[in-house]
Amino acid sequence: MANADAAKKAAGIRAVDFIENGMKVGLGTGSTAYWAIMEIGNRVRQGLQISAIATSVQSEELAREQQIPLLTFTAFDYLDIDIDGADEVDENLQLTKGGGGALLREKIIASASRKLIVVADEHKFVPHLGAFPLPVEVTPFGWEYTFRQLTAMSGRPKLRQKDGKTFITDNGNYIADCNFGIIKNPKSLETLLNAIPGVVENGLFVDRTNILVLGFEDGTTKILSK
Ligand SMILES: O=C[C@H](O)[C@H](O)[C@H](O)COP(=O)(O)O
Repeated sequence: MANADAAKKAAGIRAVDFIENGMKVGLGTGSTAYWAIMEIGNRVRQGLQISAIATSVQSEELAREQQIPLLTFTAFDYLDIDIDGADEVDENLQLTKGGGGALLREKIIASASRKLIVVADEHKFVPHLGAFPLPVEVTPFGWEYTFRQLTAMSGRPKLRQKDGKTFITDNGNYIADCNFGIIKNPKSLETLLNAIPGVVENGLFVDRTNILVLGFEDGTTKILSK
């Protein structure tokens, strides 16, 4: 296993220790959240009783394979805990997410959760957000106009492509990968972006993280909390 994978695996597995019997759990998306879902599956098969909702079609399929009981939004008012990855985490535990395009469902589920546990390898921990392009989910209708608004904000948007085609999110939208340089005020940028009519959501997760589980390449973990 590559060292970065060992760090992701360590973080994902460690985060599952925060889950207690009877909890309603949000399942994140990506290669770090993958390990948390696999570990939840192990513990469910050993008798842990939880129910869960996934932040992407991919994670939902994995949860089904792992025999994790799944919830729908009609079945709960809130979740106890959400375990999800991040593309960047700063010292105030503010996040950039959406490298895999799952940011909208991830933000809905983070917002529905009493506690957000972020799992990340050590390389994601940065002094300032902004080196990783900020994903912004936009409607296909009028996307060219929306991109002009993002350009006017100095966001230098690029339409995300995958396998030679425009990338489509689980919600049928496009992703603008933006470059705002160093993001000095994530809270204000998050609000300004969501005020553009064609923007559905953006990948800044501000003041949402309760606990960060950082994984290191030697397989150890460190817990940071707010
Ligand atoms: O859209 C994807 C999510 O926000 C992921 O949680 C994020 O990109 C981190 O993914 P990974 O753990 O694979 O680096």
